[in-house]
Amino acid sequence: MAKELKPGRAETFVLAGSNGHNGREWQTGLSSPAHHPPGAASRMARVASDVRHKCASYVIALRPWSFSASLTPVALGSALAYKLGGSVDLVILMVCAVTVLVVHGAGNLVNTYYDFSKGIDHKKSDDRTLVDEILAPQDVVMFGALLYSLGCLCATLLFFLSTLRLEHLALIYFGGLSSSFLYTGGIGLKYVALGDVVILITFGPLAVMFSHAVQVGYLSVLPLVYAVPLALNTEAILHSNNTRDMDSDKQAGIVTLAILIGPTLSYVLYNLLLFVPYVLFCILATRYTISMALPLLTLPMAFPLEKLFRSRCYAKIPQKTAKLNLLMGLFYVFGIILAPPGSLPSL
Ligand SMILES: CC(C)=CCC/C(C)=C/CC/C(C)=C/CC/C(C)=C/COP(=O)(O)OP(=O)(O)O
Ligand SMILES: Cc1cc(O)c2ccccc2c1O
Repeated sequence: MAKELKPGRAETFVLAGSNGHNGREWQTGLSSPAHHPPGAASRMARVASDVRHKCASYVIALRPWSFSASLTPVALGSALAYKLGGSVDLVILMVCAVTVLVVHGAGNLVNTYYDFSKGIDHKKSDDRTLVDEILAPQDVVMFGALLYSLGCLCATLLFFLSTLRLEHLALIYFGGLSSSFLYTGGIGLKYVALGDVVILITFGPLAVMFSHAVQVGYLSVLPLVYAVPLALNTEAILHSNNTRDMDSDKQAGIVTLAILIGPTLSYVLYNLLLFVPYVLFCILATRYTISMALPLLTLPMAFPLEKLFRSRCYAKIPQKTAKLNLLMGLFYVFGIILAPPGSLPSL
């Protein structure tokens, strides 16, 4: 496997630290018996460091910086269930969070695999898991399959924990699972400018409705409405990502919304995605309850992002927008939890 020939820094460091050698001997396998006594302890240390490095590679491949995008809708759906339904089951909340996280992670791996096999990811890409041979393609496939299986196991567990009807649970769960796969796998919705719609729906209404439904035991349209500000902000992450990758995506022959509308309109769209949620929070705070003003505390983080986008310094914008997304989502959730009883809009 590629990794065994090209160890990362962690392995080199462990070997250098424990044996006083540089990583080259490890890379080429030329170490002499005098320097690496064939004892069980040294073999164990080598295996342990190898396992540690492999685990780190799998974590990196998941791109955990993006996980706020799936955790905040779960928190939002549960907060709505608590506030408007009266209670929240912490075990269901945990299992639901793992389910959504695992399906999101699997979607990221499918994305890594297909972007690499279609030649879209390259040396300068954000996602270099396969380009830099951090993992082999079959590792990514196996890991993705494992995560989808784990997701199905969690969904089965949710069926037993929640009073939600099987057909409703299956509808939302497999809706999420198929979106996560079809984003880049199969027909590859991302490659035909439909990625933005997928992200808006899955990370917004679908995930919020899922976490709300497993708590209260029925489907409701209310979470769909509450999901709007968060979904817009999450789409801002993807849109900044696609604007950054516009030239390389064009070269690879795929079409994204950012390519279709060009840099100037992309800037306008990014601003709408970034600032419309704040307008919605202002309306909620003034018409319903002041606790809905809490997400406005993240406004100072939004202005520098607008400036970066305007100056076309796209490199760090997706990660920075994801940070903003996490904070805005958390403040939104706190705002809902702290709202006086009966003050929130309900149907
Ligand atoms: C409701 C349930 C049960 C689950 C929903 C779980 C979710 C949120 C699934 C969504 C999975 C999904 C669509 C993942 C794709 C993630 C994504 C946007 C990857 C980035 O794609 P690129 O645009 O290629 O970005 P890079 O250039 O960084 O690779
Ligand atoms: C890797 C990755 C990259 C992104 O730009 C995302 C944007 C929105 C939601 C999820 C995303 C993601 O998982």
